[in-house]
Parts: sequence; C-alpha cells; structure tokens
Amino acid sequence: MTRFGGYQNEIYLQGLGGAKPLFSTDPTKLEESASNLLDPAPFAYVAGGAGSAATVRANRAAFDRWRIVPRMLTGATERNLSVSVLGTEMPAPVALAPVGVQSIVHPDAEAATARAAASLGLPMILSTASSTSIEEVAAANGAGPRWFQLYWPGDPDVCASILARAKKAGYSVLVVTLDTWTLAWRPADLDQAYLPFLNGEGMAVPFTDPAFRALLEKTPEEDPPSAILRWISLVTGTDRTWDQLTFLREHWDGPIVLKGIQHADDARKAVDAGMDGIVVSNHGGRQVDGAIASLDALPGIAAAVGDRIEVLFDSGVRTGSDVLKALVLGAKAVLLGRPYVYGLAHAGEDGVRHVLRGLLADFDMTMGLSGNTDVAGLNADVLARA
Ligand SMILES: Cc1cc2nc3c(=O)[nH]c(=O)nc-3n(C[C@H](O)[C@H](O)[C@H](O)COP(=O)(O)O)c2cc1C
Ligand SMILES: CCCCC(=O)C(=O)O
Repeated sequence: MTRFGGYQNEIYLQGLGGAKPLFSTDPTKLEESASNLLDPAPFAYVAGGAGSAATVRANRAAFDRWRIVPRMLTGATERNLSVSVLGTEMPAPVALAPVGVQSIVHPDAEAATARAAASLGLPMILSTASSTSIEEVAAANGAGPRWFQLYWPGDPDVCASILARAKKAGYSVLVVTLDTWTLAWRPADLDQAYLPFLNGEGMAVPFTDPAFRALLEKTPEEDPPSAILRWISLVTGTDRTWDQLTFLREHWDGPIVLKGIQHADDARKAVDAGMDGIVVSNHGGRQVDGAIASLDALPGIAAAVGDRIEVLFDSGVRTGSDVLKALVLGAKAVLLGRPYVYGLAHAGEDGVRHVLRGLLADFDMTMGLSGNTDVAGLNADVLARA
C-alpha cells in the first residue's frame, strides 16, 4: 500500500512555515509559467502540436467526456496503486514518456529526470533522441526501473549496437515508436525555423555509438554538421513494415512494446507479431493533426486485444482523474509527457519530482475519494459518459 496522497499534507504543513510549492500544482498554470520561463523556440517545440493542434486539444477534450461516479463507505483510506507491467514492478500505474532533447529546457536534462523517476520508483523511458547517453542516464537512474525507446536507425549494425548498449545498461523493456518515422508539419517550429536536432541537440546516443561513428569519415567532434545530417537521414524517412519487427526480436531478448497504436487492427497485428505490449498514443498530438483523440481510441483497442498484450496509454494525461479514466477504459498504466518536462524546465530534478508527486497524490486521493481501493479492481462501473 502506498500513500502518495501524503504529498498534500506535506505541502500544507510546509505552508505553516511560510513555504509555497516550487511551482503551481495546476497543470495549466504550469504550462503558462513554463512559457514565461523558456525561450520561445524551445517552449513552442515542447508545447506544440502538428498542424492546427486540433489533436492536442482533442486529447484533452476526450477526458472531459467521461465522468467518475464516486462510491461511499468503501473503506478506501488505504489504496493499492501498484501494478506489474512487463516484469517491472511499479508503485503506481505511471511511467515517464520518452521525451527527447531535454537539454533544450534544462542543462541537467535526462539525468535529472532519471534521478527523479528513480526516487519514486517510476519507470523512466529514455528516448533515442536524448541529450544524455544511454550509459549516463543508467548511472543517474541507479536502481530505478528504466526502459528504452527506439527510433529505428536505417543501418542494421547501428540499430543492433544501440540495442546492445541499452540492454547492457539495464534497460529492461524496448519501446519502439512507430508514429514518428518522419516529423510532422509543425507550424510553431517552422515559423521559428527551429529544429533542435540541427543544432546538435539529441545526438548523445548516436555520437557515443561505435557502430554509428564507424560509418563517418570524420568524427562528430571534427565535423558536427555531417554527423548530425547522417544521423537524421538514418532515423527519418523510412517507414517500416510489420514483417521487419522480427529484426528487433532477434536483437532484443526482453519485452517489446509498440508505441503509437491508434487502430484496433494495428493492435491485433502487434499481438500477431508476437509483441508484448502497445502504447495507445498519438504522440501528444504532435504527428497527425486531426487524428482521433488517443483516449477515444483506447476502449476499442483494449477490447480487441484483451489480455493477450499489455496496453499502455498516453497523450493528454494531466491529472489524477485522467489516470483513473484511462485505467478504467483499458490501460494498465499511463505515460506522462509534457508536464514533467515543464517541471524539469522550472527546477531540474526537484521540478520533475514535484510534478510526479503531485500527479500521484492527485491520483491517490481521487481513487480514495471515489471509493476505489485497488487499481486492479477498477471496472466500467466507475465511469459514466458526460
Ligand atoms: C518535447 C517532446 C519530445 C518528445 N520526444 C519523443 C521521443 O523522443 N520519442 C517518443 O517516442 N516520443 C516522444 N514524445 C512523445 C511522448 O513520448 C508522448 O507520447 C507524449 O508527450 C504524450 O502526450 P502528453 O505530452 O500530452 O502527455 C515527445 C514529446 C514531447 C512533448
Ligand atoms: C525524431 C523526433 C524526436 C522528437 C519527437 O519525438 C518529438 O518531437 O515529438
């Protein structure tokens, strides 16, 4: 049993000594203050979506179409929030979504995120596009659970080398992102002509990779632009096919999760391909403008795969009630994206922790106050259509 809700008392008690929380516990205000704190281009990169950002808004609106129906006198003073996902014991059904180029918001970048995640026992998913190498993040993460997200490089030796490094460094689950084989039309970034990768951000994984370096005529230190362009050409522009997943299976002996699934038939194909899990995700509305809200895709997908595969969810999770709704609609756990990046921007490791503890406390209280004692016991009865 965990009592993440205790963070609430901690904040009020600190208030007796005149202290306020590091920054707002309201996710909307947090985004606002991040916009004041960060330079316009990095803020727009993090906050932005594809096209008109219709799907960013749709992701949020979908949560609002469901309401929790609280139950009384259920003895919910103690809650069990823990889940086990693909061999990872999680104290609550929340993991940190893979977010690349974290150095654009804070110099401590992924190492700070890794420390904050480990301090709470939540899995961190490291992006291939990270600003910090696989091994450094593992060291910062220590005994914490960690998974690795793959942007699939076109060169098989480079891919195999990166997977071997992740495995050796203790990343237990491979998360393969399928929805971003090329970057979408993103007006906010286009208007600033800002692509962090071209400035050398997010190159830590390839630049420290022997197989990638072996492809280059000059080292990334001698000739950064050539190395950057080579890497970008390796990881973008190639859409894969289902039969190619066997390559990953041959080079990864742990669980494999496909991220970016939005259609029940694709979820069934993931089962047929022998995958262990999926992330129902539209990349936080950053890829297909006008795409279905991720939460609207979730119930049909969950029904299609049953318990043959683990179903994770992201895109739009901001509050404890969002977590509860996603679990009821079929997710085993959720991934959190932008909010923790804003926490990182404000206060590094402490900022990420403040965001995570806030979300977990909110979820814990929402579970209890709606009369739910165990995440495993959540059923359709808990929700009503708005
Ligand atoms: C700045 C930024 C960078 C991201 N980088 C990656 C990435 O490198 N790999 C990946 O699979 N997803 C990436 N994502 C998508 C997240 O993993 C996740 O799907 C999304 O942020 C969830 O939506 P949310 O931000 O509404 O919570 C990124 C998202 C943001 C905001
Ligand atoms: C190749 C893209 C990596 C970053 C990313 O996933 C995003 O900005 O959404």
